[in-house]
Amino acid sequence: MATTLPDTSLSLLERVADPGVLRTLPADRLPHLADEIRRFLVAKVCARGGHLGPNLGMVELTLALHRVFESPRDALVFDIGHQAYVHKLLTGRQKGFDTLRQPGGLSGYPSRAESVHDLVENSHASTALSYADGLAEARALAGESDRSVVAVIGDGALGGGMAFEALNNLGAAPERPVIVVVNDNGRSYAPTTGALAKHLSVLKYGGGAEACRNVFTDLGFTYFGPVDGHNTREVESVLCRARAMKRPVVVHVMTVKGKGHRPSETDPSDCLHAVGAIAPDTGRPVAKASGPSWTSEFGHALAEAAAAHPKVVAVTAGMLLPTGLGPMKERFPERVFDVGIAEQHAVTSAAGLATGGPHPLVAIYATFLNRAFDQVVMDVALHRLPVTFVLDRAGITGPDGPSHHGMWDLGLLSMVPGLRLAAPRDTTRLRLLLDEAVAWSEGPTVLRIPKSSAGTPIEAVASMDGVDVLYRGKGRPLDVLLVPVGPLAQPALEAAHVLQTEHGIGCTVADPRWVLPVNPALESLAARHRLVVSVEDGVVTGGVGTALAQWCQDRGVTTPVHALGLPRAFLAHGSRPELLTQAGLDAPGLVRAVLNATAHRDAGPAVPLPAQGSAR
Ligand SMILES: Cc1ncc(C[n+]2csc(CCOP(=O)(O)OP(=O)(O)O)c2C)c(N)n1
Ligand SMILES: CC(=O)[C@@H](O)[C@H](O)COP(=O)(O)O
Ligand SMILES: [Mg+2]
Repeated sequence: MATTLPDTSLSLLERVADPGVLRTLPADRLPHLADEIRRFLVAKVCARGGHLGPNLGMVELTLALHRVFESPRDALVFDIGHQAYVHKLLTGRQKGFDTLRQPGGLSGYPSRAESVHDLVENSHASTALSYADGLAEARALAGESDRSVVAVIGDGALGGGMAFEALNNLGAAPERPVIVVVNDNGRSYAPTTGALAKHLSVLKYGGGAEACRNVFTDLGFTYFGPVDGHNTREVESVLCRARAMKRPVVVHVMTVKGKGHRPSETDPSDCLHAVGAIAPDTGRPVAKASGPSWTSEFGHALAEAAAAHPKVVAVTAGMLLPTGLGPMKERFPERVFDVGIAEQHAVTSAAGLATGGPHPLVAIYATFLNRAFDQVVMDVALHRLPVTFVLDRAGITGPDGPSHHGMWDLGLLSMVPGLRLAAPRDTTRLRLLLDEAVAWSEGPTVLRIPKSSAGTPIEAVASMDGVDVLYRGKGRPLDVLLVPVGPLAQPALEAAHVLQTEHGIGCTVADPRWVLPVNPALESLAARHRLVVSVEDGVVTGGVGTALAQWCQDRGVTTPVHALGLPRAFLAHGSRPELLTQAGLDAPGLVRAVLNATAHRDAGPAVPLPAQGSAR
């Protein structure tokens, strides 16, 4: 490992090729290095997108971490990991930084495949302290307690339940010298909320442990703080003291989200937390959006639904604006509850709300509902409570990679008794289904929407008991029944057209809208076709297609069901369209799948569909 500064023709940052070199840098060069890193981050992230605000706040803190601790011998665990860009720059990934979050490029989060310095790839919040506790236990068992374990967690993530569970264990183990660095910038997306945020603020302004109650010392930690997180030497000195304690320590570091970049520092909604390509001087998006997003369409629809249904209230887990609750918050502020990054609490408090009379709507990213699955099953569904979940970012999301794709909800929720799940194919159906969901009082309902622009309405040509027939092939219309879930209706229609015109295969495209449990009307439709092909933007294992196959099998419908969806795999980051294409879920992929499935099948005589009903 290099330990001296190489070629002076390079910039200082380029010369800091690895943490060993950084540790030899004279302290008086650190401000210059920090400045170079900030300029590098602004240039690169503004050009291609990423987490700008969080990483600008982490520059000096990360420099200090890598100067005091010797990664990878010492462990640095970043919570969520969206704030680990500086860590990446200091561990040999400056050259590849232009590929950040690009297909085949650097991940936007730590990645074990990229570096021995990276430990936690999961971007779900509040896990770092638990990882650290386990790692410290492993070090103790190996007789290596002299190898430091450091968890870096934001003040937002610190409010998550797992973090408290870990604090409870870490504080009770004086022999396990875990160092918890709280990066307190006063924000999650929005300013942090709740009693913990208030307590951190008292510690921040109340003069540290000496002057007031301190939850960390009460739990058994040594507390150092508040520390100026933009003074590398001060942070270094405190981290050295923390390491020397050889016991559980909390280091409370004060930083500014977006530090050094005025558009980030002053952005009212989220300090340019996560951006696409933006103009560096204004922070405004470079490209014009291709149309309203599903999220914004949902937000407006919800405000209207809330006006029509006074019992409707909304719950968010620290992501009010990203889940589209802005319009409802504006119109009905007293009916919107933000519980912080606490999905399990969000779901069960919604169960409490429903028990007390309101109809709660929990707005949450599909991937983050994983964390509250037990709460959905046991606190909501077991009691048949009328809670509506709107899962944003359902299906492939794209640049945030494997722990952000919302690909598990269909498989998980297909098992929940009494739960009904709808997937709107367009915003017209979104409004209709949202109204149906908030009017349903017999148990939980779920709507799932993707991370994409909302597209144009797709009208039905017929309707049968809640199933919208979107396309009826000519000639032999009963070869294939295509059952797309939600917005995949569009590629399904394109595929049906190609199959008809280029291959003479007649397809019916049917959208059940409520996709779980299986709509019984699909049974008679399936019986009238030679093959059923379901298409879902979710893991195919246990999803809608397998539920439909099971339904047909249980009722003696012998039409084979070919379920298309995402593989039971962790999918790398990329662009949503590209990843859907790779999964074969675009029109050409569907055509190929149908041709392969029908290649050996005898296409017998067609049986006419029942007379057309009214389209919705
Ligand atoms: C379980 C979970 N819920 C929500 C999110 C979305 N999310 C990503 S970063 C973030 C804010 C984190 O705030 P903080 O921990 O204070 O870090 P900062 O961005 O301020 O550095 C949220 C809510 C997540 N990653 N994981
Ligand atoms: C790290 C994290 O969980 C979020 O910041 C996420 O990157 C945001 O995703 P969207 O851009 O889809 O809102
Ligand atoms: Mg924060």
